Amino acid sequence: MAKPVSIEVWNPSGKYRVISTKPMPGTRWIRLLTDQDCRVEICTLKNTILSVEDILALIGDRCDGVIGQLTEDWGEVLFSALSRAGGRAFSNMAVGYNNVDVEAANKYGVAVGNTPGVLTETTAELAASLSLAAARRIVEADEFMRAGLYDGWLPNLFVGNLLKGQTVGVIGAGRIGSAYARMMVEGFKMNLIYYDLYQATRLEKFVTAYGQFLKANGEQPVTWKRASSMDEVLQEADVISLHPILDKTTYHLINKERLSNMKKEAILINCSRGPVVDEVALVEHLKVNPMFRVGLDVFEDEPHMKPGLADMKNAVVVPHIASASKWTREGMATLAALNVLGKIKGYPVWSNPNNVEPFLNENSPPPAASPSIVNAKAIGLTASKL
Ligand SMILES: NC(=O)C1=CN([C@@H]2O[C@H](COP(=O)(O)OP(=O)(O)OC[C@H]3O[C@@H](n4cnc5c(N)ncnc54)[C@H](O)[C@@H]3O)[C@@H](O)[C@H]2O)C=CC1
Ligand SMILES: O=C(O)C(=O)CO
Repeated sequence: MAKPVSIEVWNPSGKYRVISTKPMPGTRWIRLLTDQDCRVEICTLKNTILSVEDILALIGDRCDGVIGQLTEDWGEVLFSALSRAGGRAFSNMAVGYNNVDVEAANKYGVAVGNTPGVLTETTAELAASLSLAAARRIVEADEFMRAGLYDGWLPNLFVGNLLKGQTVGVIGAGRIGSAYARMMVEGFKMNLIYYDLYQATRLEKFVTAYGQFLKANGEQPVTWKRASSMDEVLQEADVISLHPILDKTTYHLINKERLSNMKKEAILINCSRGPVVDEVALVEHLKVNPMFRVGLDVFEDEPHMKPGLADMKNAVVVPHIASASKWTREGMATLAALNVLGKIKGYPVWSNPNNVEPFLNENSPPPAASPSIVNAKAIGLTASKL
């Protein structure tokens, strides 16, 4: 078993042993735990992705709770080890929890926390940034400048796509998808088409009201449409952004056939999870359709890219940084710590995980509740009455 070589300890005499598998931004999350009698151990191993063996060694013989990362494989082995060590609390420092086997956690009565809400706008802003970068060929143009190739303005230099009046397509109009849609509709006066299993009523109302505002001011109103199939979105939209969760229903949602249904000059953005897109098919599509552009924050085999992707000029690629604003990352750490603390202290679960603001206010103590536990019902946790 690999031995963790490097641990930072806070409040060594604390009663509850809480492990964070990575250093996380800010110090509030540490303070919130140590103030409540937790001994906090932060793994400072240099390897970016911890193996199951690394984490087993961290858990050891006694552990009350773990804050983990989306890069880790939280399944039967780790949950049984945590349970043997007396722990019943785990939280991902992420909203997505496709790296967690929730059934296995249920089996051992371990609560699984996640961090919704605090990263909605930050992630949507990165999706909007990638949309613009792809539409206006910003990365290609930047490389051109740095290479000293610019020798004067030309009518045909780096001509891209105008967004105004075009159609933005959103697949998965939940928290992040809806925030992105609003940015693109309001910011660039794009029309919206979306596909989700559920109706996005608030989003529809927003676009309707904004359309009325534009009309009243003598401008072309924006419109919205809820598509009855994903293919309708792919065929009609000029910019398509993917925001569903990753599960069996969304694995390779975008494949060779679906790519071929999209417009030849469309832009595809993925800030959800890599396996939502068949990346091999995407590379082939980019090769034969030079006007098709893509903006990717996530990859099928992270941290690797499929062969050929790095050579594609029509791809903008960034290393899974969509939630990487200081406020959001500190907030994610706080929510993850409070999920673990809440379970350890026997607090109820916050009744509305979409409203996590009360936990993020630095000037007042957080509510005595776990902000978001995804398997609360399955393991019989009660909901907060607050
Ligand atoms: N790149 C990054 O750094 C980040 C990525 N994410 C990813 O974004 C995902 C979404 O996050 P939220 O918006 O907060 O979650 P959410 O639960 O509010 O939204 C997900 C939406 O996807 C829809 N959906 C589920 N299955 C679908 C299907 N088969 N077809 C169409 N729609 C489907 C759901 O109905 C829901 O409206 C996370 O699960 C995570 O994987 C989240 C934050 C940052
Ligand atoms: O929260 C998530 O799901 C991420 O991907 C990282 O912010």
